[in-house]
Amino acid sequence: MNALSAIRAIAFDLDGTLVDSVPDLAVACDGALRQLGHPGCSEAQVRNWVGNGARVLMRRALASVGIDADEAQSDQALAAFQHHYRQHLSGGSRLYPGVSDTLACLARRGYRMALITNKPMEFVPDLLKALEIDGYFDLCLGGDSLAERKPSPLPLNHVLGLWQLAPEQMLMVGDSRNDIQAAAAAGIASVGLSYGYNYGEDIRDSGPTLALDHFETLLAHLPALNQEENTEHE
Ligand SMILES: O=C(O)COP(=O)(O)O
Ligand SMILES: [Mg+2]
Repeated sequence: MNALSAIRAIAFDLDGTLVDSVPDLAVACDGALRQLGHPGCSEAQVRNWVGNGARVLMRRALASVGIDADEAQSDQALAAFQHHYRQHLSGGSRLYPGVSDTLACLARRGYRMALITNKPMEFVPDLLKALEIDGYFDLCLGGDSLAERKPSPLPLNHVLGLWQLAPEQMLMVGDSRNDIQAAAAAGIASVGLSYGYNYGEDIRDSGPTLALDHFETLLAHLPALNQEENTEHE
């Protein structure tokens, strides 16, 4: 039997799963470091620092210039990052191949969809709008929306409770060990995508229910839930 046959709802990660956002994150991180009087950073470095939200991103950036940031330094670096990211939110960010069509198809097939990202929530609506995928998600949670973020299961449990779903009815789709660990802790299945940002590690090492190399391959594992879509292509 298909391991995902009971799935009715899907929670998607954002950075590294739906969108290659590192070009803009890197501009903002580089700008923040320089504003604070440090040498800048490269896109390749930022690719390995993404995953635990903007504050941790800037802590890793400061560590790269030899600073073990205290709370005040982290606050200052976060504010500088936010300032720069507001101005470079989407210009260099691109959806990965097949994302838009696949989301549209999953919506037609009757899946309920949520977005669960560690990105600060203030940036999420505008980025989704710029990428023209803002219409697909019934619920969006950012890294600062609840008391805990991924790898905590709290955001997933929040959606399960809100939508009155059993764990086997929900799927987490992400690119990072934080997504896979959050899913495992919530007792739900996960798909790990291999092309995103995972600290330079293979997503298969985190033990997702399923590992995929291309976003659109999801469609082969998630059949239509509704009669119309089942008969549409007969
Ligand atoms: O902003 C981050 O650090 C990661 O964001 P994500 O959870 O959408 O991958
Ligand atoms: Mg991600």
